[in-house]
Amino acid sequence: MTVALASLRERNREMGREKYIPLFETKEARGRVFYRLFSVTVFLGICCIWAYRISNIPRKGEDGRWVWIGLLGAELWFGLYWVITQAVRWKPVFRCTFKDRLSQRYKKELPEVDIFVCTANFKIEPPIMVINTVLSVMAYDYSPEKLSVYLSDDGGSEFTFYALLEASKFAKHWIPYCKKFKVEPRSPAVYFASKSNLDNSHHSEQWVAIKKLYEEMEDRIETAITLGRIPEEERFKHKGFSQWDSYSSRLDHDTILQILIDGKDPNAKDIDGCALPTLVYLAREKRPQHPHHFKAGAMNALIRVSSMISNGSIILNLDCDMYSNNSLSIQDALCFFMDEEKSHDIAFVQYPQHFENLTKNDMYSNSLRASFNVEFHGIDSFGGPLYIGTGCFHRRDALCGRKFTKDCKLEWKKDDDHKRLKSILELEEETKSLASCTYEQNTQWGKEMGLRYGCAVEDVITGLSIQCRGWKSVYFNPERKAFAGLAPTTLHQTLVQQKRWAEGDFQILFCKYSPLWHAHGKISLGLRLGYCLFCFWAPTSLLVLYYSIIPSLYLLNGISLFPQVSSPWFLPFAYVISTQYIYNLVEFLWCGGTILGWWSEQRMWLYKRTSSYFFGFVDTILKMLGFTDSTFVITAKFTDEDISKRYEKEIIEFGDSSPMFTILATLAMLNLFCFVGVVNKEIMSGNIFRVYRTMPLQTLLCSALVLINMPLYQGLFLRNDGGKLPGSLAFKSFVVALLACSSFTLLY
Ligand SMILES: O=c1ccn([C@@H]2O[C@H](COP(=O)(O)OP(=O)(O)O[C@H]3O[C@H](CO)[C@@H](O)[C@H](O)[C@H]3O)[C@@H](O)[C@H]2O)c(=O)[nH]1
Ligand SMILES: [Mn+2]
Repeated sequence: MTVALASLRERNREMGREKYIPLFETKEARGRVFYRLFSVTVFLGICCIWAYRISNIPRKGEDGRWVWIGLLGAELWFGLYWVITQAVRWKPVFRCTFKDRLSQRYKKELPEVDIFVCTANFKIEPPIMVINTVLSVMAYDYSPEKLSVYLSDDGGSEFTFYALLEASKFAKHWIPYCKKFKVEPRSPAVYFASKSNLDNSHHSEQWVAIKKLYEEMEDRIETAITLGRIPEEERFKHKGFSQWDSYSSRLDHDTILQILIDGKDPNAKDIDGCALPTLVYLAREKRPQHPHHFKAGAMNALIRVSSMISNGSIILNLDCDMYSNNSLSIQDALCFFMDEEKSHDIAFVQYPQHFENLTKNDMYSNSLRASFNVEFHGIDSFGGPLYIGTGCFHRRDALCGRKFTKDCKLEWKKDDDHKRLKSILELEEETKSLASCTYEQNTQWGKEMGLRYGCAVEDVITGLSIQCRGWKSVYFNPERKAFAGLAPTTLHQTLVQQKRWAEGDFQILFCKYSPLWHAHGKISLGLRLGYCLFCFWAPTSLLVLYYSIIPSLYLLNGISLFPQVSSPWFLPFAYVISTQYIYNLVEFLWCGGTILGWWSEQRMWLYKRTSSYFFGFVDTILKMLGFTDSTFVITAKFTDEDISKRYEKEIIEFGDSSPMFTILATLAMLNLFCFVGVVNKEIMSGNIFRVYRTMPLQTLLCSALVLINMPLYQGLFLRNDGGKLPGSLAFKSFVVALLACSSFTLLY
């Protein structure tokens, strides 16, 4: 009897041990039924609009046949694109993690994590910002023995190296300080800037001391940059600088590799005697005759170099402006990689991008609110979000091209002996060759291994190819933001960044994994639509241009292209337009935006499509025909004082003349002329409200375009600060728009 009982107890205990407790959970949003019903009614409305267009096409030989067909094309496209926006709103999912279970289950047996930070130009990306990012991740609440931080410097700048060298010394004070006082966030600049930290005064003495150390370091770095040279004694003290002896330019130099802190060295200790994370500086070899493939090339060099030094099985990729805002994010990410039942097919965990330099109404609409709070959650339910280049944890094997199979459990060395067999010098020398220009010749790097080359959004295309190899990804959007970075602060910068994205996403349509064709059968239909949401940006521009020119010109000439108020066809237009704008506004406010912010977003919606996406489209075509080459215009991470003052005040910064502004200004002028022309005509005829009845939608469209362009007219004619549009551009756009309007009126 007792024997039986004991064995029963034994069995229960065993079962208890075997009982699976998940490390993360995925929840579906509730109440979607109502949304779906609503969405069906809108779809019926869209079908009616299509029916109206098709059934009213002017016959052959009749006036306006082609214009009508153009509108039909635009409305078909907008309608189909709308279907895509619904797909990514159909079934949003939300993730949560159980970090305590992770630490209980694995205790000290967690995998090694390699963190890659990329920088490319010390003038555009100040070294002090770069090392703040580096310090914030070195101070992660994670065993330092298992943490390695790599900085890739595509600028190959001595100043960035010098800053990193300084950071490696400051880290010895900073990391123990962070751990002792549970500092958040762990970017020193951000931490010191938030004064509230002084409140609990029991450590105010240490606060003052560490702040002083930081400021002194900052001072040394800034002085070196202003003077344009590194202090002689520093140069003399550290052998790393000698690697610049053979350096001729940013685009022509040997590999520069320096292990600044070797975590495996028993002497590498912080001031409390605890181990430090490994810290490595890398400027891969550059030669003018070898393409360097921008960030993708840098990442691939880092993947190889790190495989010799630490070979962590998890890789975190960060842009140099994205500091860690939560010291426990690694544990969160690991919950997705280490769950016994659900993790084996997860290749990467993407966090949203969060920007800390946005103004209240986010006038350039940089926060990408809808994408990160709505669309990415929806895409996550179809197999996982896109990889967006920063704030993303990868499994090394998946990133290196491994195909998914059933036995792809994450593997890592559990008992690291913390010893190196080679001397650090030998290791550095051997590793250097992995970052040479010729290493990748005749290999699969950039094709099937690592990040993909030849696309302006190396990140998105790489994520897609990983998913096409059978892997899934996870979108994790926790309450406390894991990373915070910098968004562009002028209109031009935003438009240029958007152009790069539109161009890159459009290129993906023609690649080996095109979500339109080749991805069929490899990833779900929903995910393919999710990619199309972004890949269709560029071609959409043509139809938006059409829609913002043609109806206004026809309005000026008194030709109606839409149903009158009295027609029953007016209803579907009214229903679709009003519900979509109301829904859009509600969603925007729900995501934490303001009403003015929404209005700015409408403006940016138009500006991106009529300039960035259009140029992205044209450039992609030119590239495919072989006329131009790829470039990567880096987004500036700081601005001069005047500009940032206007930015704070939310005054749109135009500044330079640029072909993008020429288009925007010409469109704005054209609509203004049409609007003024019509109002003038109606006043003359003595019945100003007639046009609202006969051509309600064209009038609405034209006046909305004028209204949304108000800041642009100010920039053209009323402002005289440095952020206005140049006079020559005002003249050009005025003349072109006037010519367009008058020749259209005369010729028609
Ligand atoms: O030749 C280059 C060019 C850029 N970078 C780095 O790439 C990152 C992103 O550049 P940035 O100018 O800040 O571009 P963003 O538009 O802000 O970046 C978004 O879009 C890019 C793709 O277009 C992705 O690579 C980024 O990860 C993603 O955050 C920065 O850390 C750069 O230092 C390099 O390392 N080498
Ligand atoms: Mn950036």
